[in-house]
Amino acid sequence: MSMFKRRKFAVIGAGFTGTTTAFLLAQKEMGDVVLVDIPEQQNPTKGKALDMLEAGPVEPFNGKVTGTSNYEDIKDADMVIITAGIARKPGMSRDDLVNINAKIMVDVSKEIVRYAPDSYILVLSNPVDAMTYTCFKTTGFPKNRVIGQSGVLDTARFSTFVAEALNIAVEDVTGFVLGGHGDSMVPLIRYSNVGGIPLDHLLPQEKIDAIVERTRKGGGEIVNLLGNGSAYYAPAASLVQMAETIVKDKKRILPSIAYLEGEYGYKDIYLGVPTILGGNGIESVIELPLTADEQKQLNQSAEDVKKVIEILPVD
Ligand SMILES: NC(=O)c1ccc[n+]([C@@H]2O[C@H](COP(=O)([O-])OP(=O)(O)OC[C@H]3O[C@@H](n4cnc5c(N)ncnc54)[C@H](O)[C@@H]3O)[C@@H](O)[C@H]2O)c1
Ligand SMILES: O=C(O)C[C@H](O)C(=O)O
Repeated sequence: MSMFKRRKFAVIGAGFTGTTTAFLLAQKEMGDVVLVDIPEQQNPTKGKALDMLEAGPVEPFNGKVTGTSNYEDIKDADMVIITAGIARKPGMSRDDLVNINAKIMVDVSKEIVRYAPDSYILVLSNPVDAMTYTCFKTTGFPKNRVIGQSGVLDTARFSTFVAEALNIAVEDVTGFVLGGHGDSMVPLIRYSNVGGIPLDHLLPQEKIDAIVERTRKGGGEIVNLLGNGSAYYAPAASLVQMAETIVKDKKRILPSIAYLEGEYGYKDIYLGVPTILGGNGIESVIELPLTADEQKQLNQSAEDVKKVIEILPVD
């Protein structure tokens, strides 16, 4: 018996985002990974996991990667990442997925309570603000342990477009996106900079406006190009950045979908806000002063999330 144990990650949903996430976790030697999908997908899930494992000697990385449809295999996972559910197709909004995905989220959350009651949960399934709320209400876990992913991805898209427009390195761009993961999300230009230089010193307003609009519709741009599914490389990279920040207790300031109890004027809602992520999950929500116009945009985004939360099959 070793003194130190490898971490255990469970990735629920072995589709595009789940497998990409599992592979990144394995490549980074973050711990052992258990991929879970429905019984009808048991063999393909085992096959995907075995294929990843066999990349180990080449990359190289160590660590187990296994596939299963038996939730018992997630027993005592330190972190569970939920990507289970359907993805949208061209012409659909993320909210159109709510009825099917809410049922899946309730089922998955109950299994997590049963087998991994001490785990930290990252939620990706859409509509993600409402799905994170569903997971929180169903598990009854404390709010710091149920976290949704949207802002890391939305900010990454924003930063990609800014770096492209200025022909500069992506890591020098600090973007900032608040609110729900929908077309009314709020990219905050006042808090965005390139190498410490405010964005509006470097780009004309109409270019900034075009980048904001492209960021808001960034998910849809990929959906339209793919034709039958949605983005998975950048979403998986975003999940893994959040996972790494938590398990290494890095205490980075990253946007998370967090449960609000008065912050930014909202209660009993999950919404994208800047947070400190560390060994305790969401360690705090950072409240920033907003201008009247920014608050108005955030209110619109929060209203859009509330409308979806109101129709959820949870109390
Ligand atoms: N929050 C974000 O930023 C973000 C980004 C990308 C994708 N998403 C969302 O993530 C979800 C997954 O996307 P994808 O591209 O991986 O889809 P996908 O169709 O490739 O994979 C989903 C997988 O979930 C599985 N599944 C369904 N019910 C399950 C259950 N009860 N238990 C376990 N697995 C189950 C399916 O069999 C499938 O393999 C979608 O809802 C998508 O909209 C969110
Ligand atoms: O756009 C989608 O439906 C998937 C995801 O939320 C994304 O932003 O890529």
